Amino acid sequence: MITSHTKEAKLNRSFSHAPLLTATEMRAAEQAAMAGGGVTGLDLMERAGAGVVAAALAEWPDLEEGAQRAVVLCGPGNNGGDGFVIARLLHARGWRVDVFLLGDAERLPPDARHNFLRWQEIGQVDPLTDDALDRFAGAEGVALVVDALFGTGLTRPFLDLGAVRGRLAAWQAAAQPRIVAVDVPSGLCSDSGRYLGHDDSAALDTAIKADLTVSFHSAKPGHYLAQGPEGCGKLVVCDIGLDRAEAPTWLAQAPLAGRLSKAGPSHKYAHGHAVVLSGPPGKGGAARLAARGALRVGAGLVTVGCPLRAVAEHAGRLDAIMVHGLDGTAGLAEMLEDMRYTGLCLGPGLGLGPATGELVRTALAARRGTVLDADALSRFQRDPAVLFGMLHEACVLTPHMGEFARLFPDLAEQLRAEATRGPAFSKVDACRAAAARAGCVVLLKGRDTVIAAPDGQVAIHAAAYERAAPWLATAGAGDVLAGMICGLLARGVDPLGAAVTAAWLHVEAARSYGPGLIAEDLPEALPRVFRGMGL
Ligand SMILES: NC(=O)C1=CN([C@@H]2O[C@H](COP(=O)(O)OP(=O)(O)OC[C@H]3O[C@@H](n4cnc5c(N)ncnc54)[C@H](OP(=O)(O)O)[C@@H]3O)[C@@H](O)[C@H]2O)[C@@H](O)CC1
Ligand SMILES: [K+]
Repeated sequence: MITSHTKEAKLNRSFSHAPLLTATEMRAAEQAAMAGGGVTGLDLMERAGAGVVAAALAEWPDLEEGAQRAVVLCGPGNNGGDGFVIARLLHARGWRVDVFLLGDAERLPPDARHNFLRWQEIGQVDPLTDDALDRFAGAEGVALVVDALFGTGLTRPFLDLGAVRGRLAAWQAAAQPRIVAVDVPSGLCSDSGRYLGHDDSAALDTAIKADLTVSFHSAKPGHYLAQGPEGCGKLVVCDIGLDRAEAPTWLAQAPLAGRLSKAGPSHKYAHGHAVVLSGPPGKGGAARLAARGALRVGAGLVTVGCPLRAVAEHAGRLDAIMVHGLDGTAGLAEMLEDMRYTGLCLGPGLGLGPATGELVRTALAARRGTVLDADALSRFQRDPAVLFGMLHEACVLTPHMGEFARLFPDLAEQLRAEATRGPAFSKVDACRAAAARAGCVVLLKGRDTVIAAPDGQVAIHAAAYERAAPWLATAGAGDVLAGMICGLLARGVDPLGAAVTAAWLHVEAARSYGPGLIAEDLPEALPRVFRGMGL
């Protein structure tokens, strides 16, 4: 676990962020608090239960009106313990509450057992069987179902509970009670956002999906990765009084405005000079998109470097962006002798031929901040070790999942394999291992973009919940992202900071533009995003 003050300070300079705790880290935070003597497990469970009730009532104010009816499904661990607290607190508000237990009450862990016994002083607990669920699946007037079956302790698929899932799904469709999940929707692995025992693509058809998920202390990676956001519905994190914990995995949030400001020296060279390499004539659109991204993100100057025969095409399409005809790799090497070129971007539309490999080699030898994307990655599919041998710490790789699989086939295979045990192998695990192997920052694109540095720091940047940006799934959007990272590198931002900041701005630009967005619009939406940040 990274706890070094220096590392946190470095992150703090780049962007705001919130730690995301794995199940193991969450348990450690709880143990540390209890060992400190200031709090007991029962205190934490009580706060957790109260937090769920408060969040549900805040989300659905109509639940405050009159006596309501709830069904609470409790599991065999402390997630179930939270469920017994919730049942008691709802009962205290005058609700009618039916409680079901999956598993053996004698084997509940101590705090959960304590709350089970307290509930038994109030009402009965029925075993969670198919019959019991059938009795409720069509029941009138159930306003709220509390899913407290499994939380961070999910170790294996609960296939025997297919019946629960099926009935909840039917229930959701028919009677439409609100479903609030305690910590995570049961079956979802809180480290990976994957439903254990399911094919990832079909999991959401059969899984427990919540309308609201209430987690404790800090969000978990699984709330943002893979199926997490769809499974959770909406996410609320409630404070249960634990100290802020350090963690190597973070949720990327808004970049610090000061970081992007152009206040200070007004000379254009003070903000760096980005170079985007382009492929042959007719294939230059991707490079132009990247170049526009680099310019709008604030690089002082941007040049498209292209084969001599592509100069006319680019010159006809570009104004503020310069065009530099290159005579092969020798031309690039010569150009890069000028140290005023501070950031490079290779890949978009570059082509998969041998020339691309040579351009990458030459660019990396110049040791500038360098983004490698698209063809610059795929070109090394046959022997990724050749690429890894040339990379340096100022590089950022920006693969989508397909390109990632070409460079890191073993990691992609692990991610593709069905998740059968919790905690499951996650996109964070895969990206962290890839960054360590490559020796540079790796940004693995997706709705759940994961950005890993070789020292183990990982930022998740999720276009989910209130930051969903479905219009971003459009041709060329990735080229603009690569260009934006390049522009920030050119401006002197560190590779991790550049990747995280660009990922955030990219989604924000898409959100600010909205429906109908195409890749060309992304750079043009940046000024509005910057104004919104107070720049
Ligand atoms: N940490 C904190 O600070 C706080 C934690 N809090 C709450 O505690 C929750 C974590 O509790 P937890 O560790 O007891 O785990 P939980 O998810 O209840 O399940 C474990 C049980 O399920 C079993 N089991 C697993 N998979 C199974 C399967 N497929 N099918 C059947 N059984 C299966 C597993 O069995 P085992 O693997 O041991 O054989 C074990 O018996 C957390 O999510 C939060 O809600 C709050 O109170 C606030 C403070
Ligand atoms: K749960």
